[in-house]
Amino acid sequence: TPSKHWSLQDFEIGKPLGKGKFGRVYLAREIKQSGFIVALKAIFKEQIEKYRLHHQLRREMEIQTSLRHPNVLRLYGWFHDEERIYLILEYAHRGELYRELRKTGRLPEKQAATYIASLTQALAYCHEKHVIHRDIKPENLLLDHEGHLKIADFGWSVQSRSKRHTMCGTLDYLAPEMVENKAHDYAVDNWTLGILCYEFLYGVPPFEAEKQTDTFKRIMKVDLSFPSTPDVSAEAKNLISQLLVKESSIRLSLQKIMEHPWITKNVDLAGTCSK
Ligand SMILES: Cc1cc(Nc2nc(/C=C/c3ccccc3)nc3cc(N4CCN(C)CC4)ccc23)n[nH]1
Repeated sequence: TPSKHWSLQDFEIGKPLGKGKFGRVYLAREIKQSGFIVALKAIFKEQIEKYRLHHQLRREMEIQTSLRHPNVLRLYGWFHDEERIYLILEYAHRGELYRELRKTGRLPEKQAATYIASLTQALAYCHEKHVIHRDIKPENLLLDHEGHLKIADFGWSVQSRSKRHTMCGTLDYLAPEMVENKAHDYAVDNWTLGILCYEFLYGVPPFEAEKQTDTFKRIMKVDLSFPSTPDVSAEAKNLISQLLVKESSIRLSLQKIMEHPWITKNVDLAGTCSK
């Protein structure tokens, strides 16, 4: 409830779930009223001050609080004490998608298509709210108790009405216009859907290289090739090829992704929790 003023006393802190750059995320239970399980992200104020990230953190909080979509992790509220700011986040019971990806190596086409459809629907929702995520990568994707995908960590997202210029994230998922530090817009998220689709099916991102400079060159050249194994369907390769296009204006739109044969043929609609 937005009006309520939360404090640490309202929560029983459980196991640490993970350690981010600026603090830790803990399993927690709200003990005063609901017994509700949440994820509590504790961020050190001195880290925010040191890296001058107040505006970015404030933007992440405003954006994520305002977004309501089944595939976007909820931010229920926040509070602070002397040294830390706490974000009260939705708890995704099955953890990080990339751990599932590392465990299985790669995903069956139906599972990959279901995740891409969920991501596309979540991004369409974000884009109509003028939000570009810009940092969609497996580390930022969580799975809820039903295996539904949740986009987390809006740390790098921006409220965009004009073109953006800020550099961010690891290179593997960045569109050419971002790695070239050029003006970029919503279409960067479409590019990233192509990267993720490739990684879900082959187990590695398409432009992976030993050195970052080589990844940079491969992205700029759109040096895309499909290994002969695993044997991936022609439709999947067709969708990826229509997203990993250098000219951002001709990348397949989110609407067209939802209508693509690989999606319509493979998506298990129950898996996309589309209401
Ligand atoms: C914000 C949030 C996290 C979250 N849930 C989970 N986060 C993280 C790892 C989180 C993390 C955080 C910061 C940096 C790195 C990792 N790991 C998790 C691991 C989980 N399990 C339970 C299921 N097991 C199969 C694997 C381990 C469950 C939920 C997890 N819900 N909401």
